[in-house]
Amino acid sequence: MEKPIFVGLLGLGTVGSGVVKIIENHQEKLMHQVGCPVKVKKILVRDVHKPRDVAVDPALLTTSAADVLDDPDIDVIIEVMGGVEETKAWLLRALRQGKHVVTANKDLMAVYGSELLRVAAEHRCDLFYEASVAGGIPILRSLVDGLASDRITKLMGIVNGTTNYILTNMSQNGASYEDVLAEAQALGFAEADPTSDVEGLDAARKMAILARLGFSMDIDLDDVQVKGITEVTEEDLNYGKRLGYTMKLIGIAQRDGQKVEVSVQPTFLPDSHPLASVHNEYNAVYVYGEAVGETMFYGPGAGSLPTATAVVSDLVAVMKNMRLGVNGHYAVVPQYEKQLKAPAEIFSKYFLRIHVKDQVGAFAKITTLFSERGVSFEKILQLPLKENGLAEIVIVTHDASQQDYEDILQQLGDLEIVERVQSSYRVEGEKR
Ligand SMILES: NC(=O)C1=CN([C@@H]2O[C@H](COP(=O)(O)OP(=O)(O)OC[C@H]3O[C@@H](n4cnc5c(N)ncnc54)[C@H](OP(=O)(O)O)[C@@H]3O)[C@@H](O)[C@H]2O)C=CC1
Ligand SMILES: N[C@@H](CC=O)C(=O)O
Ligand code: NA
Repeated sequence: MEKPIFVGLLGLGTVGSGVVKIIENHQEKLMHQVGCPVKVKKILVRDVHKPRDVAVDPALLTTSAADVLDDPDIDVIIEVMGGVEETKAWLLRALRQGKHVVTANKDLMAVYGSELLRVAAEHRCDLFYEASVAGGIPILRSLVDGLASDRITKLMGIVNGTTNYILTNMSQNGASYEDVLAEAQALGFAEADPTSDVEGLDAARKMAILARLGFSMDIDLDDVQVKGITEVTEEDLNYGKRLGYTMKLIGIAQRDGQKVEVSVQPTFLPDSHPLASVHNEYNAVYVYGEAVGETMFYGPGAGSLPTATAVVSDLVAVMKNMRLGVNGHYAVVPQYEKQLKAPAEIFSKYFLRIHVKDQVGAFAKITTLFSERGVSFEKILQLPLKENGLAEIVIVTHDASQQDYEDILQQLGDLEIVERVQSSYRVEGEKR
């Protein structure tokens, strides 16, 4: 029997337990693919006495990172613990000792991905991170390998399972935001601190990683405009339904010429759009390439076994490279200088809900603000409100630049007849 490949695990939570199960349950298939057994040698946890979702030999557990990182028998480190600064230091330590790394950590890869990949390449090590974006969907490999010959111009995705689970259940079952968030946490989809899910940061990290690979530019997390779902109300979802829209937290990365925009925000999509029917913790990434045209990748974006599938598939890729002696050649050096669009170069339709004083001429004042900037309306609803003397106006615009739209919003707020701007969302996915 060939010498086994030894794996060290950092973390045995939702994803780590799934990794152990897949390595055990699919051992025969793994052996067939790589020609030797795969063994987990050591597992770092915070508390060795905690009850686990998977049965492991207690002797494998340790609370000392050195037991895993510095074990000379361990060939591959699988990092499924989360965290950024300390985790980065540990992975650098592993890479510098010639250990390959597989990680599910988008927080880390969105910020330090370029540096870690450079160090990995210097030490002829693989560093794979498929699970970090859209869980079980093999989207990173599809961009890097499957679409290698094409020029990607648009990536649009639902890349956070927790928020999709929340929006689906609020919209379809009338559930409360707090209740569904608690469910998503119990099911293991949410991050340790779910603020990063609901405020859009988790999706922004994934979009930065996707845009970097898709456009071959050094896109940083700071380049992503971010808005989460915490202000989305039941009223907004109901208006969306009346207008034939579904609300999703959408990441958009778009290239026009050499310039790009990357954002994450709650967005109305026409009900007929393929992303509108992606529900619960499922994710989907729509990719447009100049030659291939439209493609869409769909699957579970979070959860134990789906995410672990991506992790263990990365492990298989490392092991195949080990057998061929070709590790450390995967880091993609960006081909293009980063050029971000200015707000005047970003175009979209917008949904706007405002409360105005129900007075003669109020509507004319509002339309004037829009027409002065050449922004026209596609849909308008006006309804009296129970609140005395107020009316609710809902507008869907035709295409407007972000700059014009933001100027209009500011001036609307200054109008005496406008009581409040209640909500405002991008509208995407309609034929232009
Ligand atoms: N959950 C999901 O669906 C997905 C998660 N991810 C990413 O995968 C990673 C892991 O997520 P998940 O499994 O949900 O997280 P969990 O919180 O369920 O598990 C984290 C594990 O890491 C251990 N751990 C954390 N910090 C330390 C530390 N400083 N020292 C020692 N052990 C530590 C914990 O030990 P103990 O058990 O003793 O507390 C636990 O076993 C994160 O980066 C996350 O963003 C990516 C895609 C999907
Ligand atoms: N918290 C994340 C987990 C996967 O990355 C999500 O909800 O998508
Ligand atoms: Na993935």
